[in-house]
Amino acid sequence: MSKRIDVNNLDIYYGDFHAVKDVTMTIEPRSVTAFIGPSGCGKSTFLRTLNRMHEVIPGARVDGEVLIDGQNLYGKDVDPVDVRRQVGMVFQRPNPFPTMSIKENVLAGLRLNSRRMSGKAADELAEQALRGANLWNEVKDRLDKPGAGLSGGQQQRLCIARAIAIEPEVILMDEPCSALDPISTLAIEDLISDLKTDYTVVIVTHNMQQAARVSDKTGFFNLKATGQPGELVEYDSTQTIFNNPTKKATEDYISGRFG
Ligand SMILES: Nc1ncnc2c1ncn2[C@@H]1O[C@H](COP(=O)(O)OP(=O)(O)OP(=O)(O)O)[C@@H](O)[C@H]1O
Repeated sequence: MSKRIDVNNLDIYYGDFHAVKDVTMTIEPRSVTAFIGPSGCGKSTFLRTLNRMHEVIPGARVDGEVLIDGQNLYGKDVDPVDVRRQVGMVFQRPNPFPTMSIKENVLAGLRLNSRRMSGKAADELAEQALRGANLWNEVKDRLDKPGAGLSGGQQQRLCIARAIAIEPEVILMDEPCSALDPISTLAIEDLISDLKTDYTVVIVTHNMQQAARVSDKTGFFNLKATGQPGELVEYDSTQTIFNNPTKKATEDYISGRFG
């Protein structure tokens, strides 16, 4: 259930604006990879190209390749809906469907993919996904209550359960803790570490301690000046990036000298 991602010479545009320049990197399966860097350097933009969410913005496009276990996501015959089934995404703000129950929320992605299943199979799958998201014990007695009635941290785990339920290969997370309190943040961080047993996890975070705590590899993005494209400056094991980076810009950023 976990796949490798190879990005080759990826350039990303919003219309005429060149947002991210020439990224080449390999993201290992069964690992957590974090992207850090100052605001506007293109971390979220780059993340969204890994499941073709970027192109839903009018005028947005990419040049280059993103291969998942060797298959180019941007190949001619590839259906973006299929890509998004393989590569799930969790957003900054928990976004459960407010009128749906907890269980319906977990199963919502499957229903969108029009998978049919019996009531029993649906119950089992909902339980499995909620267990996978470390939420089962907190909600098992109120599965038919609205998802919007959960705390922010629980809602974020519900969104992770919804992402897991469709059995993706890769889970992308765009600042998944930025709207959460410290206790909920720790719960999500623990969960991220658990998820890598089964999935390839890629996370964008502003919180460098978080990147250091949860990730195996870290990519530092930066931009030379406003209006210039963002670039992947350095990509290495998290330990190396935080303790012994090769590039001065990385060292300046992680030591808080800018950004
Ligand atoms: N929908 C859009 N249309 C046009 N330009 C955009 C769009 N979204 C982002 N950009 C631009 O692309 C560049 C990269 O933005 P992006 O949000 O990817 O950066 P980021 O590193 O994730 O920033 P932050 O840390 O503040 O979230 C910025 O210059 C931004 O203004």
